[in-house]
Amino acid sequence: MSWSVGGARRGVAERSLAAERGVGPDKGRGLRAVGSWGSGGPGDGNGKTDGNRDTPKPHHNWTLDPSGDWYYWWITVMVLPILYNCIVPVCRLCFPEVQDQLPGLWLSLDTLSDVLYLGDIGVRLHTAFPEDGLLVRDRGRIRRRYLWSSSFWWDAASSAPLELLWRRPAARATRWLRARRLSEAWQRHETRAARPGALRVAALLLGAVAALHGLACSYFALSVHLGLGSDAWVCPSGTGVWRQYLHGFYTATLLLATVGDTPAPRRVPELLFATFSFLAGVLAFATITGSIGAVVGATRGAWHRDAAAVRRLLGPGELRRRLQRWRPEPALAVERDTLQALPRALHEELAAAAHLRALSRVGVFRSCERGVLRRLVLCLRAQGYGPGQPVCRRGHVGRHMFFIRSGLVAVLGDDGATPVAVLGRGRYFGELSLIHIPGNRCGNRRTADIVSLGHSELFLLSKQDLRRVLAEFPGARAALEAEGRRLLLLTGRLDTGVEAAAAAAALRAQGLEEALVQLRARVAALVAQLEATEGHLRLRVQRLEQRLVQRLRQRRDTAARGGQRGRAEGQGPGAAPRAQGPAGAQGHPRVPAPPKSQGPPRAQGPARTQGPAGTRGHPGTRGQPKVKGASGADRALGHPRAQGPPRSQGPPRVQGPSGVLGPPRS
Ligand SMILES: Nc1ncnc2c1ncn2[C@@H]1O[C@@H]2COP(=O)(O)O[C@H]2[C@H]1O
Repeated sequence: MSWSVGGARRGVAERSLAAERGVGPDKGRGLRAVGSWGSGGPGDGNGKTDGNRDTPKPHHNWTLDPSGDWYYWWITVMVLPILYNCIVPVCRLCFPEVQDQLPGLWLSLDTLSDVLYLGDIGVRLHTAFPEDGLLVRDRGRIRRRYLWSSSFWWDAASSAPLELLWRRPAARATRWLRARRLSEAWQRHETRAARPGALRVAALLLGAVAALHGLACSYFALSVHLGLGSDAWVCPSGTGVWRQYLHGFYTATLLLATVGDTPAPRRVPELLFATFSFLAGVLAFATITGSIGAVVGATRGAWHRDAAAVRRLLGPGELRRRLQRWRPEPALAVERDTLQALPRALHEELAAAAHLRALSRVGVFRSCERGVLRRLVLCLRAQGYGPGQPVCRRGHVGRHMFFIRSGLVAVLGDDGATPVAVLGRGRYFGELSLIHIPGNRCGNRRTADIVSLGHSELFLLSKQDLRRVLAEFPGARAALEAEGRRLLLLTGRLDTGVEAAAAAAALRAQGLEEALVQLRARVAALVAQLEATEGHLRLRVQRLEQRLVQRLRQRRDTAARGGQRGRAEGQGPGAAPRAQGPAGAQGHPRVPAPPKSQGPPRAQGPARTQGPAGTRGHPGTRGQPKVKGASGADRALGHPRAQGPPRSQGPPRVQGPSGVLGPPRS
């Protein structure tokens, strides 16, 4: 029975939740209690405010559960007056004899249907409605919601007693406005029917018959207007109402079925009527063909909708596993597959259109730019949960974080049964096991059981994606960590000793890191200095070598000139010098010049400056200034380099005088 009379038991459980919520750890998280279902007091609503925390008294709350039996039977009853008003007044209007023959019957049927119409408005004023997956039974809210909805205006218009002003069946045309209720009745029946396919076919046939009935009545009215029996196309006269109706129905069937086997219309109204009927027939056929596809597909759609609930009902076991193997998350899989098949830009657009608004309500992301949210939205996966369905289990390793798109979830206490907090739309949970909060005693394990209260839709963000997002948005990371720490502290799951040690270690590590950075900077500066000094010294050595080469050349030239002069003198007065000729032939008197070339104090200058540095070097290498002094010159003069590479000797010369490299040496 769906009338909620004295729903105290449920109320008590939910009140205790409300009471706990007030002092519970989630007070600051914007929790919403379920509240008391039975109470109709002001401000009680669906539990969005704290209800009365005293022991609830049994009371009566005459509200209907829209998924209950009473409502189901009521809406089934309402089908009759609605169908009556859609079918019979048309007939009475087009066949005046029908109206005139049974006035009493029509008056009572009209009155009865009007009473039911009014009663339906009363029922709607007492029908609870679901919000966030939970039923709202507060009569004030139900009333307000209905009176401010468009449904109320449609219902009021459809009940307007126009017959009081115009005593004709046509005045009842406004009753058709209640036909919207038929679709609701249809849905309820479809959900409960043992053979929904048969029901759909029956409904299709009923719709076709109603359309044919309307067309038959119109055909008869047109025939009356043109003159009964005036030509072959119109309805014959003098055959009695029932026969005339059947003739009209038959003609309407031929026209709507576009069989075309009717007498050819001649007059303009006939032509227009026949054309309209053919067109309507084509449309009706297309609708029927499409509906048959829907009849077949609807079963699968119904399964998709209820898959989660079915799996939960089955509990763990082989049958459930088989079901999962057959199609794990059908509706979502379909959504994912479809989106994956789209181009990326379009995929992004669709995902954003579907989820962006919901995501922007989530606290941590509220301050994020739209572009950021658009990127985030692609990482999210939507998943639906049924009433009582577990979302997280305490002790399990956390792999996802959740954002509530719609509905309510309850965080259960350590006993796994008592709700300690209720989270609603725009809230998040499941982050504690994913982010690293120093001192979290549970590590990467879930800290609480979470169940869905009503039907809820959640966004799932995987651990990897969360990491990526938090790396990009340090602000969101800090907010999450601060909130997580607060929660852990409140629930006694934070080891403050470990946290302090971790903080100290972090501080030390930070100090070391800073020292390392400074050291790196110093080394870099020294390396730069070394390179600069090396460059300068290389330049200096080059210059010295050039000078040496010049001097050697000068000496050579001088020697050459001296030799020429000597030869010139020798050719003159005395031959004595000539006697020395042989020796001179092998080498003029200046031949021993090379030893002299080592002489220039300048050339040896650098070698001498190595004195102090020489303490590091080999005395042999130091003691050969000739070698070093001449090295550049030799190269310049094309002498062999057998005396050793000047480079290898270079550095000691360089370091010696400059002293720039003092620090590395130490
Ligand atoms: N007392 C509480 N109030 C609100 N939320 C909670 C409470 N305890 C745990 N949670 C949330 O429940 C989640 C369970 O999984 P996690 O431990 O990953 O993260 C947890 C929190 O987000």
